[in-house]
Amino acid sequence: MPFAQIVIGPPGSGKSTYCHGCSQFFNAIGRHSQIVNMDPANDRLPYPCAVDIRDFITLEEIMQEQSLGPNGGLMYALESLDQSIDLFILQIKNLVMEERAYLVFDCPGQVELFTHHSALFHIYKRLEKELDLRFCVVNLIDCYYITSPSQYISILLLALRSMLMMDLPQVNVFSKIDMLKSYGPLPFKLDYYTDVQDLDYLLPHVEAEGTSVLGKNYSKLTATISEMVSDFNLVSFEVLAVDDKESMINLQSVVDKANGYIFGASEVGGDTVWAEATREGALREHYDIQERWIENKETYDKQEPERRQQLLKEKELQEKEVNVDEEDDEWESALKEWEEKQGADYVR
Ligand SMILES: Nc1nc2c(ncn2[C@@H]2O[C@H](COP(=O)(O)OP(=O)(O)OP(=O)(O)O)[C@@H](O)[C@H]2O)c(=O)[nH]1
Repeated sequence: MPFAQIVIGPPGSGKSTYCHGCSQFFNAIGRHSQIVNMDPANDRLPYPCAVDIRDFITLEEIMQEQSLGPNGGLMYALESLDQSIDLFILQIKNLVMEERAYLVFDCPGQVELFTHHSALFHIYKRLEKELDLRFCVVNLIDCYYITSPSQYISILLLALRSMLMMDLPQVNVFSKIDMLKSYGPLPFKLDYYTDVQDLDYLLPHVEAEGTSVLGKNYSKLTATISEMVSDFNLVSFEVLAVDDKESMINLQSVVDKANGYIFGASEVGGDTVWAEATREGALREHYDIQERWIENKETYDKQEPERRQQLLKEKELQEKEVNVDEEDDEWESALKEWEEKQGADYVR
């Protein structure tokens, strides 16, 4: 059974960097993966790409032929892919059936594609139906939006809308979390924002922001949106700094649960050790995001390798019961290799 991630998010939220990071990470843990570029405008891919939508259609051509601007051109390009969709699906089929690859789809940043435009949605639904692909949407949002209460509420609405529209398991992620501390103090702990706790506490901060000429009406609108998001009770967030192993491990274990990968795909992906550790819940221990990214960020940044050793020792003790000690060594050396590689490859 094939599995995949669909990586979405506003422009600049870190999608391509994340896809590149995924490819390196999966290599390190022994999972055979391939990346598919779904952005007809993206001609500078930082990762090796197995299937490129630009082989079927490019934004430049469409803009020229149809005299459209970049956004209209992109919508038109994805709609007109219908004509060559069979060939595109065949290429994806080869990856999942012949190569047995785990797929990562890097999508364009235009949010309307995930809130109300149906072109990409139809392509994924077809892949789901014809290839039995199990998807998880990974929705990256720049953590900068946490710093403004009104923008935070807007991105909650955006995340909720894409969850409802895509109709697939979705993991929302605050990306570039390593930058958050540098934006200044927050009125609440980081968990408040990731767990989307009682939004009523945030409303006085929205009023204090006073960014809108709409005044009281704006506050009322924000309060109504907050209430609606809370009523659905669907949105929450993980955090990610793409060159931080712990946050990558944490995120991938959440995604593996969301698309069902951990429930039986390890023999296909070739990463039995990882899947076993995720199933046991061994990888999500000791991860206090407030401490890691705000309170003691510098200490963690400096002492990361030592801390990791300590965590591994603790994990080893816990896992004596499940008897995966030998596999741990294998997993740890693969992670070390990945760590060495990422220093050279990641760009902040
Ligand atoms: N500090 C930090 N920077 C990051 C991280 N992830 C991505 N970036 C930077 O964010 C910028 C945008 O990243 P991209 O991967 O190009 O973002 P994108 O979402 O693919 O952008 P579009 O293709 O324009 O939609 C780049 O300069 C990345 O180096 C991260 O975890 N931490």
